Amino acid sequence: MPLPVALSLVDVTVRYGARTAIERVSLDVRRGEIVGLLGPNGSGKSTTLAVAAGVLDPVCGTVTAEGCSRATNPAAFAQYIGLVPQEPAVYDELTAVANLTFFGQLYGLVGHDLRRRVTRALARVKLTDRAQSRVSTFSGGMKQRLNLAAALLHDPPVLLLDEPTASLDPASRDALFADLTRFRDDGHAILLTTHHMDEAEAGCDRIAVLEGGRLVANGPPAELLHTRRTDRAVLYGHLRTRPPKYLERAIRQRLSASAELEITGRRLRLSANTSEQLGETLATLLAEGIELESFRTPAGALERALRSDECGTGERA
Ligand SMILES: Nc1ncnc2c1ncn2[C@@H]1O[C@H](COP(=O)(O)OP(=O)(O)OP(=O)(O)O)[C@@H](O)[C@H]1O
Repeated sequence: MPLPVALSLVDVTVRYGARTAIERVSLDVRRGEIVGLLGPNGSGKSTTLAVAAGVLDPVCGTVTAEGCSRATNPAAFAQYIGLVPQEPAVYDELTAVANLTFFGQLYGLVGHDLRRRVTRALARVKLTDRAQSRVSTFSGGMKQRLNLAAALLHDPPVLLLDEPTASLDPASRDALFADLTRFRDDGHAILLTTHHMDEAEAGCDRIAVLEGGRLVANGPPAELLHTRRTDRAVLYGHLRTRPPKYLERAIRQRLSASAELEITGRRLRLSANTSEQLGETLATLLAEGIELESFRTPAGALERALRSDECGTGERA
């Protein structure tokens, strides 16, 4: 029997002024489930996460957590949600314990209860032995895990993570997914955004795909594989430094129509219709001075299946 729905978005539309960022998005996340929200730059992933977290108000539609409406009872709703922002919000000059104590106080926790929760949250992300270390001595992966611990302090059933792997190396990414899998098995409902289909295919129970602010697919990876087929050439890279926005825009303008470039933090995803076009696209990037620390081509079948020019015309959510 499926576990209960912990987070529910029904017909949610969000606008920034005149611009519609997401339109009539409906999405449930159950306890014991990791859902990956995928889509190209600007498709509405962060907006969906922000409205699910109660950080943004929808112009229409409803958002509920554990049956509690964000619109009618925002304080109770907030108790059910743990949000992990993309950039670690932790303070370098403080120890891990001091950081979590600070965030716990912001949630209104005090005394013995606060100390107990801090200890438990550190244990849950496997940072107990670094409790008294300054965060400035932590790796990127450890900072991300501490960020996660901060979101777990009030023990929310729903965890929302915005591009949690954007700045992580492969080993830290695997460690993070191992943490998330344990939390899922403990009964949390997890919604995360990612650009990386092979990561979603390996680590998520269900994948929801956004395009142009609309949900165009929603299902288990194997099911999406069945309904969507394509053979685009794809490459993932790790950038030495993130290029400035103006350079990113200039490069996009120089790419061929079939090529897609997505940059999140220091991670890059390139795709094109053929491997020759992918090679040309990569050459354009390198000629513009973009430096890659490493790159790889994904083995994931879902990557090939989902990235179709007809994406959005297959089975709808
Ligand atoms: N503060 C804002 N003001 C105006 N428009 C915005 C704002 N934030 C986002 N948008 C627009 O809303 C749309 C969805 O943006 P959003 O950041 O949710 O997409 P995304 O899929 O998370 O993109 P990325 O992968 O680049 O982070 C885009 O067209 C974006 O330009």
